[in-house]
Amino acid sequence: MTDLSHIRNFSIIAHIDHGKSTLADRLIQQCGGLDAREMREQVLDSMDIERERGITIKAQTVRLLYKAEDGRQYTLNLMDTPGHVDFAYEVSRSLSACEGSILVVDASQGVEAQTLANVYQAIDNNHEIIPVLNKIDLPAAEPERVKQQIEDVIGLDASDAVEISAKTGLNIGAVLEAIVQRLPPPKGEADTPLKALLVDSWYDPYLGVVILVRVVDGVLKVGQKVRFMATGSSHDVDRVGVFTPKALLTGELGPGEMGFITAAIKDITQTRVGDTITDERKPATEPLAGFKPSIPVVWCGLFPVDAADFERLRESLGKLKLNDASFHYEAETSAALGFGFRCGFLGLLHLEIIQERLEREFNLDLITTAPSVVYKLHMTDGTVQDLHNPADMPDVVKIDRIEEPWIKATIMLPDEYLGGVLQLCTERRGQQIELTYAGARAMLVYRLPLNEVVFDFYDRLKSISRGYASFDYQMDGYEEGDLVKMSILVNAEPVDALSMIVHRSQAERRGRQFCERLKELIPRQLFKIAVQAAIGGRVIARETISAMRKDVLAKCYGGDISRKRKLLDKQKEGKKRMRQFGQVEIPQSAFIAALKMGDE
Ligand SMILES: Nc1nc2c(ncn2[C@@H]2O[C@H](COP(=O)(O)OP(=O)(O)OP(=O)(O)O)[C@@H](O)[C@H]2O)c(=O)[nH]1
Repeated sequence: MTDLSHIRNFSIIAHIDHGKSTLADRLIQQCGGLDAREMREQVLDSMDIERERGITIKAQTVRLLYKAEDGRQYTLNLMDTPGHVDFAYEVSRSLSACEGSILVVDASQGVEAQTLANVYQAIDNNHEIIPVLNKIDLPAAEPERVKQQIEDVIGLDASDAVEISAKTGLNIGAVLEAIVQRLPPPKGEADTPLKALLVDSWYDPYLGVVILVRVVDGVLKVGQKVRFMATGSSHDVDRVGVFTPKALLTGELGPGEMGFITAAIKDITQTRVGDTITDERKPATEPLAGFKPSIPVVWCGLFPVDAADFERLRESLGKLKLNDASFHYEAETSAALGFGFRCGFLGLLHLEIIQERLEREFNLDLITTAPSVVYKLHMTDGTVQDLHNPADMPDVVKIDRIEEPWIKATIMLPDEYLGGVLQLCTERRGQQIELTYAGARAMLVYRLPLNEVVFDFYDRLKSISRGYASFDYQMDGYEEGDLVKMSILVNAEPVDALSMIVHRSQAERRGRQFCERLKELIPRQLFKIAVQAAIGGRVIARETISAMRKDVLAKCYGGDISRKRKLLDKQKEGKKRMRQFGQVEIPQSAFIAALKMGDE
């Protein structure tokens, strides 16, 4: 057990790509956690996708041993946090297990939207914050300007910010010294009943469920019988250790320490993040303040392209769920797409990552339906229903009013792109709250309906600002909206997978786009096909795919006119039949393309 005064628990917070993982690697390297051979780049990002996309998904923790300038050895527990807004709940859970944060800001870029979002969370958790300016090796680095910006925009004293290059390793020692000198040690009692925070858990095929803990009071030991206070289940602890980043068994964890335990738990649903772990025989009376559960805000349908893959999809979703409690799924059937699942995500990036993992790790070909947010339907009988699948929309006469989720978005961008971005926000029904400047960068705060953002807002923002705008949001309550269900009909048959909830003011534009697009995507057939967008029984847009004229006369040279007429009549008859009974064959590729359709 380490003396509390020699422990520092901290996390690194940053906007995406400002160099958080690179700095973590340097700190691990400097403290000798791994030798050069083991020191792959970005050791903390364990999943392949994370490595490739360069984003950190699962929070991880690493124990470092650091011999400080005062000659004493300190235990530094580093919690890695994901930078993206979709994983904000993971950020907040890791922050609540630490006393301080290192705020990394790219000195060539400055403060960005996620820098702000993360720093506010750290402040909410009463963190001591050490500003660090990274990438000062770049010719474009302007440390003085960025320091000023940190003071102006965040209101944090940046006069003693540490200037580093995580890439070259410059000044990493100064960061370690700042951690020891400026961050407070944890508080806690060894002799009181055990209280440990369940920070994270994941399923390991060999060890079962691995639980990441932060001990607040008492001691957690191998052989102890522990109780999870929220779920009420009891387990025998069989391993206790820390990550260095390699797993190292220590047998016990004292107050202020972070590490992992295993207890032969097979089912991850028993380990609720934010739960308090206590001693079964000598339990604590009060649990620790836990975390808010993460609630999915974006839903979409996932269907296998090949129906035979359905069972495999079910198994794969089950496996993913083992390691990602924030992801939800339930079975769904669609007339157009067959058997599949309705899945809930924390945001669009989360959706994309799960979809990619399914396709890559489990080798599945998938169709994703248009993402939808969760609407609150106030029914005329006084009940309230959550709607996350447009196909389940009840009869409108039974609905009194519909509420949709809004967000408060912060967008930071160079001011030359301001005009285009303002226009985009207005088109998406945004309400401007604030427009301020820090140097040549504008900071925009907007309220926007989430439903206008899930579609392709982020892509549009990036293209309008040539990649220079940064974006972050938080949920900002529900509000009544004039929302309608728009159906897409192909030869008068509604195609369930293509229906969506839209604001009435946007319906016509969206409907027209969809019809035009489908007209291009559905191949011509022997009969005429109508593609319509409709609200209730009213058609708001229509396109016609003309029939392919099979040349029945081709083989009939010369001959008498009556014979030709007979053939043509027969053809007409056949066409009629097709139109009457026949089902339009819409190729799967047309669905996929229509669903991927952006908002041009
Ligand atoms: N020139 C220079 N590049 C750096 C420095 N630190 C990091 N980079 C580069 O910046 C990019 C982003 O670094 P990461 O460490 O992946 O950033 P991150 O903040 O961890 O990103 P996420 O994990 O996605 O949140 C990488 O290409 C790094 O090589 C630095 O000090 N100088």
